[in-house]
Amino acid sequence: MANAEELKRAAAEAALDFVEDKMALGIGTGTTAEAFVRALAQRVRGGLKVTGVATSERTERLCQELSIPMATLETLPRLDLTVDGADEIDPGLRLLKGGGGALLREKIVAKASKRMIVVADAAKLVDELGAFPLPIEINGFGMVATYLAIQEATEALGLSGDLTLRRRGEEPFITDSGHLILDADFGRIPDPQALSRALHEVPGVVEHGLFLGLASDALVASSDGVRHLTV
Ligand SMILES: O=C(CO)[C@H](O)[C@H](O)COP(=O)(O)O
Repeated sequence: MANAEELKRAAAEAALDFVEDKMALGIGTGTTAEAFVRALAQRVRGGLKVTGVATSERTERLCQELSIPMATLETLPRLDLTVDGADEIDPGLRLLKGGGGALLREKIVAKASKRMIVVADAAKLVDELGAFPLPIEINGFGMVATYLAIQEATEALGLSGDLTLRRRGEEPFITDSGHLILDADFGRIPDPQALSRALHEVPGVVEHGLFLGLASDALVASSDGVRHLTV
């Protein structure tokens, strides 16, 4: 029986089959995305030519340490492919992301890509999104008012649950773009599209971790091998 690390590595390595020479690549955040970075670095050392755009400072640092040529979305605004992890994947390849706090940049990079492939172990597959707390990135200004507005908007959809300010130790967690994160413990989310719209209507909400209609493929590893799911 393979352990979680081995499964993440298997999924990440399978994504290399989709990487072609001279591609502009979005590179995700998290432990599975990092397994992809390490596998990619090996190919780059072997002569593969790609340019990466990182979805977080953490991924940027790792890519630079491993000598993967990097650019920014400002200089490379259209990408061929993004490879990223997820916290939950539903049967329609709708994702819940942001466990690592990189959801805003991850979503911008995914949207800038012709194709987004999710890499994950099979524990991330769910029938319905929401068991994992949904990260909501908010501006620090008026955060209590934003908190209350989110509560009101989501209660109107029949969703209730704690909204918890994410912390790193004693301090609030600050994203790479300088915002805060509320983790929303809604439980099952029957209509992710309606929730997405409602959250975007709240001033102060910068982004949320529902990735709808962005992923076209998922490479999901279990002890039976890596399955390729598509929409
Ligand atoms: O969305 C993310 C970071 O913001 C990650 O992709 C997600 O949390 C999965 O991480 P891991 O591969 O470590 O399980």
